[in-house]
Amino acid sequence: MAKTGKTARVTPLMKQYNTIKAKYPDALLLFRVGDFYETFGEDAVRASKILGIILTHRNNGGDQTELAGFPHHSLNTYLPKLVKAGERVAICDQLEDPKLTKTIVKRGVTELVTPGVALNDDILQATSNNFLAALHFGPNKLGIAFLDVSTGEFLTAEGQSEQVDKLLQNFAPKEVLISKQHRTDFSELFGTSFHTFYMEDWVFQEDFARETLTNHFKTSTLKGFGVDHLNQGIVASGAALHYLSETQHRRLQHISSLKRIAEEDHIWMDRFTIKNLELYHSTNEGAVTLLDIIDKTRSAMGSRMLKRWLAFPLKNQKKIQFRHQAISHLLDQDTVLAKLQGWIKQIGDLERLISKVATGKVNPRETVQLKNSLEALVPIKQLLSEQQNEALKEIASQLDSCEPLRNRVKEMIFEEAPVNILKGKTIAEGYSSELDELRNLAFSGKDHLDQMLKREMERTGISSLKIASNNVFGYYIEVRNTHKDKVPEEWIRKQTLVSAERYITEELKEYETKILGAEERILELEQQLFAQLVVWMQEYIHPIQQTAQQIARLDCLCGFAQLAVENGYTLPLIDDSTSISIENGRHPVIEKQLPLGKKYVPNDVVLNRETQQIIMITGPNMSGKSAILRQTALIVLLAQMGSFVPATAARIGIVDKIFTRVGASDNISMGESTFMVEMNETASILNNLSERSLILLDEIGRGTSTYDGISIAWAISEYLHEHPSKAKTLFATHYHELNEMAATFERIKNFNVAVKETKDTVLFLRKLVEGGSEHSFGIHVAKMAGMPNQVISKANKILKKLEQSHSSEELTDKLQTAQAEMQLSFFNLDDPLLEQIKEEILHLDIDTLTPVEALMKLNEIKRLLSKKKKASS
Ligand SMILES: Nc1ncnc2c1ncn2[C@@H]1O[C@H](COP(=O)(O)OP(=O)(O)OP(=O)(O)O)[C@@H](O)[C@H]1O
Repeated sequence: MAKTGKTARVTPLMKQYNTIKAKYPDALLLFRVGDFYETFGEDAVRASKILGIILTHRNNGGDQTELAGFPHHSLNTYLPKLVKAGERVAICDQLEDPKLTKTIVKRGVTELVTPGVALNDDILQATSNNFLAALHFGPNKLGIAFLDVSTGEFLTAEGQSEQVDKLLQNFAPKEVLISKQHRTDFSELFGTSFHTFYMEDWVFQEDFARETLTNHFKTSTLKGFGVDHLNQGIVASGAALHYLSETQHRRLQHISSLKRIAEEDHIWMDRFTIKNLELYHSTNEGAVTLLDIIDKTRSAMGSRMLKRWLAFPLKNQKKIQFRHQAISHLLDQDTVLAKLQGWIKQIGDLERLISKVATGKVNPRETVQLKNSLEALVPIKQLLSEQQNEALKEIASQLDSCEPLRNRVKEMIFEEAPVNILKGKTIAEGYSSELDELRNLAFSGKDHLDQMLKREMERTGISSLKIASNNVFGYYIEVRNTHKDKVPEEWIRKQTLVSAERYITEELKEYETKILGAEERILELEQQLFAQLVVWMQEYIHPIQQTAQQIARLDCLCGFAQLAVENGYTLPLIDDSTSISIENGRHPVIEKQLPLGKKYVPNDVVLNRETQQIIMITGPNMSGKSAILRQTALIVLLAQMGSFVPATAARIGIVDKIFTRVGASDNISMGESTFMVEMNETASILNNLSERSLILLDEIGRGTSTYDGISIAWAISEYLHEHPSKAKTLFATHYHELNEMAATFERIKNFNVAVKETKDTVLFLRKLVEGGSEHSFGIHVAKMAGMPNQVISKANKILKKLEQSHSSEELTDKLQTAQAEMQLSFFNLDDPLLEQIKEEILHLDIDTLTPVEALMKLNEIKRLLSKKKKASS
């Protein structure tokens, strides 16, 4: 805030503000004053900018302070805007009734809303989790925790930065907590795209974390959760939970367990692979992702679960087949599928509704929603239990429609209950006799007054009496002047009009106070009864959470069935072999994007460890090489997620890791040369191979000169071929020189994406056929892209010349000679630079060096030498 001025002149209100603000220096403080939330100083400047509200100035102890505020009832409109803009918002409320205090009203922060800790529907996205992550840098491992306070999910894992990186990608946390001392480590490892918050270092201590967790779960150890051995994960989890209490979230019964993320049960994909395959994000804004295509879920819970299924495809054959069988069954019983989807659509977000019950933030209308959602489960459970399918029966057995809860809500809450309890009409009639009487009094006043009027008319004999009310006198009896003399003595005259007089009576006065009191009492009683209901409902947190999970699962399975029908997907066969065989496979995303009238050309792909381990795919630019690579990975992924696949038939031997690398991928932000990045990425694959890995290499080696590129691509392919894992690989390349490898290496096979060449153009057939290709057609593509003719014909001439002077044999010869020459001249020279190179080589540990690392080293040496050459010439 602006200068606070001399403290002596600061008003008591501002003094209170300053004390509270000092406790939340990094939050934007919304300070409740009367009916307004006010912001001051810097906070006001930011709030007015984000919310578009007026910024004013006020005198604060002699200094000017900025001020901006909004009415308290608009909190739900303004709060999400602040949080979405990345602000941490501290809500400071009046903690006592201003009417009941003579001094300054007590205030305190009741909630700190941050991007990772939000329960407000306007901040949350229905179909995505809102994870808070905490990351702990352990001595030799990282520990990570993910916590969604809106659903109660709490997960942890440990690993090296690669694993954590992948998890951060998958869970996409809205906020990441890190200890202050590791501020820079985090951005160095994981970039700057995450919203981070730095906590005091002491929070990240094992003892403290264990205590925080066991206190919360009310257990003596963490053994029951199967996470006891994850020391680093526990530290991270403790920090996440501690952050919730720091942000004033104390009612957290719905966070009832801490689960380990069992990565070994799922296909391993690293960050590059998730990105390259465009599973749920695309580098091109607005582009369609796999998730967009396959998400046919009808509920927010299902949609959130599908994201999880996509991030963690299964490796367990039985579990996969369980899903496949359920889908097959649903496809056979299409009326069952339609009914289930219809009912699922009617179910609200059970997970988030019950979390609101736990945190005490549920409103009356939401309790009715919860009841109606549970009611929709009844026919689902019935229908599922009648099905001859194990998976569906299992889901049925775990659905609990919580009858007592439904009955109680039905009995207690009006079907049309309001969002805001203060609007009244929440508690149903017949539930509380006291409430009914009060309501009678307050709302059936007309009858009461009519009776009183009748009585008074009979008593006084005045036939034209009238009872009415106004703001000044409240209720009164009006007597026309003609009957003035019949007015009883005890009536008190309040007003004289031209032709009438108005009186009040003792009975009328009493009645009035009773009505006013009744209205107040009704609100009080409604709040009290509702609060009791919410506490009572907390018994149902666990069954509702479990039911929500099962509905999400069912929703995903129904979605997959619909996906299969709509797009002609078929059931893949899953076995424990190490082969993959796909007939007429299609790319699930590209096939939906083709212009009208164009049909996707399906392709067969067979890969195995015995005869066809590496497929070298050559073909011109734009011919469809990348599409074949990616569709193979996507078909495997879909199959192991439990979905049907875009192919006429597919047999998939369980895959445990998928790696994809795209050459020359742009990674300038990391500050490394493109080529280095490409090599680093590739090196990490070569160090992690397994017999069940599927590797896709797209134009690896493109990021450097032709000679380097071919050498590296060759060396990598050779390494993969010779590696004991015999990992299945698809290698798309421009370098038709690589086709020569098939002659020497028995499990490398050449294929090309067929094109039809006419005199001056190329027709893409998009068909993968056996055999290599002669040249790379790049110039044809340039022509198609509209390059001027002049440029094209010049390029053609240069190409011819180059082809004459660089035949493949010549190229190989040259590489060999170059290497031999380098070795010779190398050790004869005695120069500081060469000395440095010599030292480096002597210190290399050949036993641990991978071929790619060796090539990288060679490349580095070559660079140094060429620098040297330039300098001397
Ligand atoms: N099988 C197919 N059927 C129909 N269209 C296809 C098929 N495969 C690819 N395409 C279309 O061709 C375009 C180019 O395909 P792709 O990116 O796979 O080519 P590429 O050979 O990898 O090209 P480059 O070498 O330039 O990366 C795709 O975006 C798609 O529109």
